[in-house]
Order: sequence, then C-alpha cells, then structure tokens
Amino acid sequence: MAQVSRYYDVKRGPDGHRYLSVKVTGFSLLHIPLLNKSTGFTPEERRFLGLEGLVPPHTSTFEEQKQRTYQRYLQQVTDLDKHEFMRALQDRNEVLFYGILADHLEELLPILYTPTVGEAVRVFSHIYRYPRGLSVSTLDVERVDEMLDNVPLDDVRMIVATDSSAILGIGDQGFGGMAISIGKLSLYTAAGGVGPDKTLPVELDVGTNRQDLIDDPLYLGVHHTRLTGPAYDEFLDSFVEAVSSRYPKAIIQWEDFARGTAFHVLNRYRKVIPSFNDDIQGTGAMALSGLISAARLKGETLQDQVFVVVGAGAGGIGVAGMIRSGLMRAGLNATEAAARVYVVDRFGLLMHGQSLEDHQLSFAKTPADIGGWDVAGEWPSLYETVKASGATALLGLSGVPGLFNQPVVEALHANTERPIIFPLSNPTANVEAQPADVLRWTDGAAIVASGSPFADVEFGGRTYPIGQGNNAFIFPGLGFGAIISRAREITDGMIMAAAETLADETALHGERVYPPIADIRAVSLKVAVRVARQAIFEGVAAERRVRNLTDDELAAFVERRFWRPHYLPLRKADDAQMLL
Ligand SMILES: O=C([O-])CC(=O)C(=O)O
Ligand SMILES: [Mg+2]
Repeated sequence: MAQVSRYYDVKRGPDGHRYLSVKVTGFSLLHIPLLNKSTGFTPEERRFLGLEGLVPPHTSTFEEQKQRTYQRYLQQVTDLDKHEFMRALQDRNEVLFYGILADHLEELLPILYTPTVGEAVRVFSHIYRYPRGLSVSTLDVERVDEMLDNVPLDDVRMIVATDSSAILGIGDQGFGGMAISIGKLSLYTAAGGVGPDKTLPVELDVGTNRQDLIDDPLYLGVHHTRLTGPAYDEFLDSFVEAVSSRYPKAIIQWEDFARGTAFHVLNRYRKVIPSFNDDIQGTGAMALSGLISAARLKGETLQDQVFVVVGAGAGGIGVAGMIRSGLMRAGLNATEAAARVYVVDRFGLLMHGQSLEDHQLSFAKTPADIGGWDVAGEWPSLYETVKASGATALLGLSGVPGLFNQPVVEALHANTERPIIFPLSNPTANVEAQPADVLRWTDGAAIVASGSPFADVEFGGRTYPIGQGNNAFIFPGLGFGAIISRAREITDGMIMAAAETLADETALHGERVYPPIADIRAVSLKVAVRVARQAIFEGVAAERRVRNLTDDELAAFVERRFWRPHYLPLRKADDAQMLL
C-alpha cells in the first residue's frame, strides 16, 4: 500500500486488516504524534517496539484514555487554556485527539476553531510549544523544496496555506496565522474525513506590517514588513512549484488573504494547482446556501430578495459574487442579477468613481442605478443603501462590530416582513450585531445567522436557534470531494454543488438556515459526494475508480475513505528499513 510517511507504511495483513509497519521504535516512536498510543500500546507492541519500561504498566483502553484526557480538559479554566490543552494533545497523540474531538465535536469546535482560534492566532508566538506544519519565510523561500523534503509526510493531499494578511476579521497577524491553518485542517479530519497524515498546515511568512509584532522580541516570524509586488509573487510561485513536485496530488486551500492579494493569488494559481480560496469561495457558498434556506423559510425564492453585502474584502466580494451566480442559476440574466446585489464598504456603497480593485469593479453602481435615492454625503451610506434599495437581506463581512445598529436593522425590516440578517464576521467580538438585539429590534421577525457560534435566543416566549453561517460547512466536504475524485481543478460548478448540497441538507432540519453544528460530519459527507460527482461530470476527475460509479456507489466509496480515529496495530518493519 501507499507510503504515507517516512516513519511508517500502511499495510494490510493476510487477514485483510490494516496495520502500520513502523520504521522507528523506542523513545523516538513515542514522540511521533501520528504513531504514539502512549498508555494504549498493547503488551505485544511494547515488547516488539522497545517500549517496555517507557510507558506505565497498565494498558489503557481507548475509552479509558479518552476519559482520562477529557476529564483533565474539563478542568482547564479559560477557552484559550482549553485550546492549548487540546493542541498539546494533538502534538502528542493525534488519534486520541481526534477520538475526543469526535465524541465532543460541538463542544470542541469553538475551542479549536472559531472563535478561540482567533485568540490563539493573536498570542501564537507566546504559546508556541511544538512544531506542526511547514513555515516558509523570506529567510529561506529559495530552499522551499528542501524544506518540503524535511516534512516526514509523503502523501499530503490537503494543504491550508495563509499569508496571515487578513485573519478572520482581525487583520494582519504575521506568523500567528499558522494557528488558523492548523485549526482548519483539524476540521478537515474531524468533519471532512481527511486522514491527519494527509494534511499539512502552512504559514507563508512574507513579513508583517504590524509594528507591535516586529518590535516584540518573542515574535516568531520574520521581523520585517510584508513583501509586495513581484517579490511576493516570486515567493508564492516558489511555494506552489515546490508543492506540485513533492505532492502532485495535493490541493491548496488559500486562507485569510487580504483584499489586495486574495483574488490575485486565487486567479494566478487555480489552473496551476487544484486550489480554492476559503474566504471567497467557501464563505460565498456557505452564504448562498443560507440565503436559499432563508428565502424558503419566508415562503419566497432567492430571486425575490434584494441583497446588501457589507465589506468588500475577500469574504464580501466572494459572497456578493456567489449570490449573483445563484440568482443566475435560478434564471435571472446577468443584468437582473447584478441589480439585486449592493456592496457597501467603508466609504459607503461601491460606486464607479471610487478607487476600486478589479474584483470590486463589477459590483460598482452608477449614478443612474441610484437615481432618486436620498443621499446626504458623497456616497450612499449603509443606512441609505438599505433604505433606498428596498433590501430584504443584509450580510456582514466587514469585521466591524456593531455596524448593524438599530436604525439599519429597522430600515431593513421596513422593506420586508421577515428580514434576513447574517452578521457573519468572525470571531465573536467582531460580529456586526448581536443576534439577540436583531431579534428584539425586529420583534422576532428576522431570520438570523452568524459566522461565529451563538447560543439560542429566547425572545417573546420562543426559542430561536442561531444558525452558524461558517465556511466550516463547506470546506471540509469540498476538499474531501476534490481529493476523492482527484480533481485537477476546483471549478465554480463544484463550489455551487457544495452550496446547493448544504441548502438541501438544511431543508431536512425544518426552521433553520444552517444545520446544527453537531451534524457537520454528516453534512460534509454529503457535500463531498456531490462535489466529487460534479468533478466527474465536468471531466476534471483524474481518479478513474470513481468515474463510472452510481450515486450510491460513489457515496459508499466516499464513506469508506472517511478517516476515523482508532488505533491501528503497529508492527516493526524489516530491519533494513529501520530509521531509528
Ligand atoms: O475561520 C472562520 O471561522 C471562517 C473564515 O474563514 C473567516 O472568518 O475568515
Ligand atoms: Mg478565513
């Protein structure tokens, strides 16, 4: 079978069961998190792998290990403590980490992912303990192929790479962005079924424009301002080229790139290496899906709505573009679709005459588009846009807390009985409005979803679940579907398939705009199957084994490949193969 790591091969015994043939024994073996079972090594493994005396006498079952570790987890005080505790576990024993994550997914997602991961990003240099992933920096990018050779994994399929220029809604975070790559990839495994030995988090350290980071002696990234222009492109070219040669089957998820680079990077590489941008396309697909579901709850369709998207960075423009695609798929022509989408940025409504980036231009309105509007300043404000456009749906990707204030929300409500309001900025502190406030200001009429997790809201004797409109409902399944089909490219059709699958799955849950987060694994499986199907349909699936499968067979194929946390037996490899 395939060699997946320098330290072991996955093999199948005569009984058909898989085992790991390990090329490392003893103390060294205990320090490889993908192999370490700690107290879980069987007496035979202890004997033949030179572990006797190095681990306690009693062999714990997996259940006992999970229980022991989870009890300690519960004693951690702050969310950041909990995050650090779990990350330390991940760096000691990955199967146990994923075992606990699988058992407590809903509880642990906000700890390992949004919002706590935002805190971990901020303090990453100060809580750093153990290496994980690949750091490429301006100090060594010309040796990136050698650096990739140092990575002990030989069959990486999924890479999350960030240059940390716009992490969540909290901006430039320099080297700390590594934490988001790690967090996203743990979801790829926990929700998306991608084996942890197939994943590689990457920090592309091109510098930071944060003087406080540069001045911090404990800061672990390179201490200079960001590369820009041709030097930046060359840096990324080197990375992409090296990845393609070391990992020809890998997919790259571009994460948290700032508005100036996100579209540029996506377009530069999407035909060079299968890749997508999570904030443009993942967030776009997630938002479109929620809007389809919200329109359904109103007893209307997507085409009945008028949309105001706030924020014109990767997320905002990605969402606005995906709404336009959704409207066209529903039958509108390009002009009709464009007329239903308004994008508002820090200066107000996007309009020609402002200094706009290329990807923003197609959303800019002309004076004729806003003829007859009541506008006090140079450009229509958010409030004026909501009021005059007849908007029925308001989406926040601005990173600006509190932007959806009572007058804005009331203006939206005046246009429609049931306003759709999605304050999607992450983490929690950056949310454009508190869901409870939105429900209060609209007397319970609003259909609300947020990017970060919020508790159910009690209002007027009713309980309103707040759907979590997070791209976590899209990327694990999108990536897994692309991996399974070995997609040569992540096409717009595959992104649309992911959005529609999420909407279909949500429809099974009644009065919701997103499924409960507890269902994320089941949803990701469905997304993966439909994405793989779409890749086959569009002729971009390089994996021959999936091309002629029926839907049921494809679903079974995906299900069989879904990685689950349990220990495989370890056996010592032939003496000639031993490394340590
Ligand atoms: O990470 C998240 O929670 C969603 C996301 O991509 C972002 O906000 O940038
Ligand atoms: Mg992101």
